[in-house]
Amino acid sequence: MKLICFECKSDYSDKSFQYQCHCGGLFQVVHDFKAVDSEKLRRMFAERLSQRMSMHASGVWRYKELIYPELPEAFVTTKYEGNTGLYASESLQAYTGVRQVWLKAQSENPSGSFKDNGMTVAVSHARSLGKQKLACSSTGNTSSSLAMYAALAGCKAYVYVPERQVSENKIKQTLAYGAEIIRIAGTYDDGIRFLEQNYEELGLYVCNSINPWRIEGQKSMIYEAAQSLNWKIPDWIIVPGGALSNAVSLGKGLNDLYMLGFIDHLPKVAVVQAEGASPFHRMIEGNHPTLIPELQPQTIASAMNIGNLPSWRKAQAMLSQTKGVTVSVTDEEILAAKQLIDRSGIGCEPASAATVAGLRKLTASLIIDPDETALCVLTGHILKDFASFLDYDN
Ligand SMILES: Cc1ncc(COP(=O)(O)O)c(C=O)c1O
Ligand SMILES: N[C@@H](CCOP(=O)(O)O)C(=O)O
Repeated sequence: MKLICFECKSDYSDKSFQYQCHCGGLFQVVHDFKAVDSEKLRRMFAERLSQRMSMHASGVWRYKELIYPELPEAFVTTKYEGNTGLYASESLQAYTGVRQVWLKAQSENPSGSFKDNGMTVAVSHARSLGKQKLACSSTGNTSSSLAMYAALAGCKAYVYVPERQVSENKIKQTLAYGAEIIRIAGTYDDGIRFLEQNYEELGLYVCNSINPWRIEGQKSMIYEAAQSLNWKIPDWIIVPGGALSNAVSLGKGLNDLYMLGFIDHLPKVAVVQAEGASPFHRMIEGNHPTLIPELQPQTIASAMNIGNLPSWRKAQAMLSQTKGVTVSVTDEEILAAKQLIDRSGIGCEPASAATVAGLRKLTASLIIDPDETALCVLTGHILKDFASFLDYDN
């Protein structure tokens, strides 16, 4: 296992842990799967499904051999995260227009969002380095997840949260777990820049998705979904696009499954952004060579109020590898999809509903064929963000 710069490929495995290479690139964990016996792993992963209250009962640590094989078990900080539901829904099938649609409810994680899959690994890594002060910039879900795992690990969490345009439910949840909250006048993007520049001086271990261990944990989402479907992968996987950790970790997980022979082809990926916060979609659609940050991101899906996405290069590489696409949806389209997801009994927060809205739009424009199958990732719990409730039709 190595830690390599995604841009210039410099090897940082033997250096002290940091977030950016001298060239400005982010890091990536690179595994050597040559010696891995895929058949043996497949059997082991199936056996672990019946375990209870052991580390391997976690939907992340069940796959430890593919995520962080070298980590001594004593450092693992787990709340048996993952193990989230995969639902087929007839009403959403009709709404999105594809032959079959599954919803992967990452909202069922212990802190109520997909972040837990990555945070359990980042916090376990931090403990292995003896770090006590853990930090993040957040619109509320990363902070809730970090605060929960930091409390479990006996560490202190420091979270930088925008003063405006965040769900106060998430901030209260973060506070309740005992984190220290620093409200900032800017956005998530300002918080990330601050941490990038000051983490060393402040002695902070940063748990945002610029941390490659977050990505290693989050890739387990697609391992778990593929295992539930007996390793038959749908034609399309649809993820929301904010800071792009879903997109990047999905690409990495798919690549692992393909290289190990667990799946026989790579599915196509669609990244859905909210129209008011869609710099990545605009870059891909306009064929621009670099990301032009959105200085004032604005969407009712407050979790995606992000304009300067640190991981855009990794996400761009994932899209070309999977022959994927991007799309943007309006707040109205997000809310219409959310109402249907909620009324189907599954439920989610607005940012998650962007996936279903995006799938509907891509099917209507025939980019996705009605005869294809799709899996939409629902990222956050229905109780996380009430911004949209009052607008429901009856
Ligand atoms: C509930 C929810 N959905 C979607 C997103 C966007 O996902 P990503 O940042 O991985 O692109 C976020 C924030 O990151 C979120 O909290
Ligand atoms: N919606 C996110 C934004 C943070 O993204 P991250 O991938 O850097 O953790 C949040 O919940 O804060």
